Amino acid sequence: MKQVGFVGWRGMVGSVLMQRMREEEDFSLIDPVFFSTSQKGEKGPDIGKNIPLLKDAYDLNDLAAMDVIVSCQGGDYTNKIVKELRQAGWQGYWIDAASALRMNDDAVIILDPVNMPVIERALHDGVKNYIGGNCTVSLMLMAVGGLIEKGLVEWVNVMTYQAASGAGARNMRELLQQMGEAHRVAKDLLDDPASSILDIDREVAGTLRDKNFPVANFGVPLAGSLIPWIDKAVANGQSREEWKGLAETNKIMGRKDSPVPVDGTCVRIGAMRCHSQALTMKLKKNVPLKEVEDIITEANEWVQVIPNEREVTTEKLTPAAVTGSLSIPVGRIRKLAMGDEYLSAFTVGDQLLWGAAEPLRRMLRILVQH
Ligand SMILES: NC(=O)C1=CN([C@@H]2O[C@H](COP(=O)(O)OP(=O)(O)OC[C@H]3O[C@@H](n4cnc5c(N)ncnc54)[C@H](OP(=O)(O)O)[C@@H]3O)[C@@H](O)[C@H]2O)C=CC1
Ligand SMILES: N[C@@H](CC(=O)OP(=O)(O)O)C(=O)O
Repeated sequence: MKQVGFVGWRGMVGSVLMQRMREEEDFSLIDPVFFSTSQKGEKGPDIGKNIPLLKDAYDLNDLAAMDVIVSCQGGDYTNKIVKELRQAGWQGYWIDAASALRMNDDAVIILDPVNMPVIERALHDGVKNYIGGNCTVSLMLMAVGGLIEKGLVEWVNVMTYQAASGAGARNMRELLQQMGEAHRVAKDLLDDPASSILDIDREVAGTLRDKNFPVANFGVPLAGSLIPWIDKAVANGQSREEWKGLAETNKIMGRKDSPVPVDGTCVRIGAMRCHSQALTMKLKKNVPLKEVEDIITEANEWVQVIPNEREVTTEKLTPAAVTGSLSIPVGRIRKLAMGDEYLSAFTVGDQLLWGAAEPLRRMLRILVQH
C-alpha cells in the first residue's frame, strides 16, 4: 500500500477532505500518516483504523518517507516544504489545495471529471505536482466545461457571488457574528408589529457603520452588504480572483495555444460555503437550447440542468439547497436579447467540496489505482 502523508487535515478544507475520504472508504486503500505544524506527538483524526501519533510537518525525513503527500495547509507551507523536499531528492507525488504551485510548468491543475486526459498525459510524462484549482474556476468548469470542451465557446463573462468560506473559517464565523449583531439592534422593533420598517432599517444601517461592528476579518460589513473585490489587485484593474478565471480555465482544459477568454467581476456575498456564478457566454454559432442543455448534462454525473422556471429555480438553484452536496445545478439557461449566440446561465456549487477537497480526494484515488 502507498504511504500517504496528510498535512493540513484539521483545517477547514482538510476536515472536508477527511469527511469525504471516510465516506468513500479511501483510507482502506492507503497507509495514512498524519502531520501537523503545531501538534506533533498528539493523536490524529479518527479514520476507523489505527494510525501513528502526529508527526512534525517540518520534518523532511518523515515527509520524504511518503509516496504521496496531500497538503491543505496553505501556500506558505507549500512554498517552503516542496522546494526543500525536491532539493533533497524526494520523487513522491504532491497533491495540494493551495494555489502556490498551480501555474508552474511542472504542475497540473486537477479536476478529473473535466480534464482526465490532461491528468493522464501528465502521469505518463512523470509530472509529480497535482494541484486543486481555484474554487470559482473549478465550479464553473464542472457546470459548463462541456460547452468549452466541445469548442463552442468564444468567450465567457462571469459575475460571481462568492461565499464567506472562500475567505476562511474565521470569516464564516464573522459573517454570523455580523448577522447576529444586525438582528440584535433591530430586535425590539422587529418584535413590535406596529414599528416602522424605515426605523428598523435605520438601526441596521447604523450598526453596519458603527466602529464596533465586528469586521476584524473582512475589514468591512458583509452581512446586509456585499464586497465587490476578492484577493489582491493585479494588472489592468483586475483582482487576482478575476485573473484566475482565464489563466486557470485554460490550464485545466489544456488550451494553452487557443485560450478561451474568461473575465468578469468577483463579489463576496453573505452565503456560507456555496459560490454562485452568473455566466454570459458568446457561442461560436447559434446552438439550439436543447442541444446546449444536453451537452451540459452529459459532461459529468454531478451537473444537473434546472429548467428555466421560477418555482424549481428558487427551490433548487440556491446556496441553501446545494450546500454540503456534490451536486452542480445549472439553470436560468436562455438566449440573451443581444443575439442567438449569446447564452446566459446561472450555477451554484459547494466551494469546499468540488471547489477544494473533492478534486484532491479523487486525485489520490487516481494515483493509488495508477
Ligand atoms: N478556504 C477555502 O475555501 C479554500 C482554501 N484553499 C486553500 O487550502 C488551504 C487551507 O485553507 P483552510 O482549510 O481554509 O485553512 P485553515 O486555516 O482552516 O487550516 C489551516 C491549518 O491551520 C492550523 N490550525 C490552527 N488552529 C486550528 C484550529 N483551531 N482548527 C483547525 N486548524 C487549525 C492547522 O494546522 P496544524 O495542524 O499544522 O496546526 C490547519 O491545518 C489554503 O492554502 C487555501 O488557500 C483552497 C481552496 C478553497
Ligand atoms: N479565493 C477563493 C478561495 C481560495 O482559496 O481560492 P484559491 O484556492 O484560488 O486561493 C475565495 O475567496 O472564494
